[in-house]
Amino acid sequence: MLGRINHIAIAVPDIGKASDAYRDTLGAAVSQRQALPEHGVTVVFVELPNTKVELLEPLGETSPIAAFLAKNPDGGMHHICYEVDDILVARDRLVAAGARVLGNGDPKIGAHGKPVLFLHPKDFFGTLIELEQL
Ligand SMILES: CC[C@H](C(=O)O)C(=O)SCCNC(=O)CCNC(=O)[C@H](O)C(C)(C)COP(=O)(O)OP(=O)(O)OC[C@H]1O[C@@H](n2cnc3c(N)ncnc32)[C@H](O)[C@@H]1OP(=O)(O)O
Ligand SMILES: [Co+2]
Repeated sequence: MLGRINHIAIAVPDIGKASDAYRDTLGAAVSQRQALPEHGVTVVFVELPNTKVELLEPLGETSPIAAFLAKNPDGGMHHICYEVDDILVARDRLVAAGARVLGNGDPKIGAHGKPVLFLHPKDFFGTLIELEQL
């Protein structure tokens, strides 16, 4: 079911500083920031030869990453995103296996304009998993 790793996400308190560090200190190609109010985050993508790093900063009062950053004020690894061929088939298979799909269970459109879902971190060894349809 799982395809490539589409991205590894890092929650950061200051996306400008994090972008500068990846571009200037680490010498990576860094995208412009993208506000995603429907997801409560501002994102930047670090383009790598084999995957991407997604830098996330809270956006708005109800950001889903606010509590994570309160616990990890310097930032931290937030989620891993795997690609799937068919997100609804993946969802139904996961729900049948007892996994919790976050939200109302329906995919939302993510930063790449593709349907995405999130799986509860407690069901996968303390790791928040995002699935993105190819
Ligand atoms: C889709 C746009 C973009 C893209 O790639 O296209 C993005 O990726 S947007 C990313 C931001 N959006 C989300 O993360 C949506 C899914 N996340 C959530 O719904 C919440 O973050 C949730 C429910 C995973 C956690 O919310 P919150 O921290 O407010 O709830 P709790 O404090 O009750 O946490 C429950 C429990 O889980 C632990 N936790 C929380 N976040 C993480 C994490 N990222 N990785 C691992 N564990 C996490 C938290 O510590 C609690 O554990 P406990 O032992 O009970 O304290
Ligand atoms: Co993501």
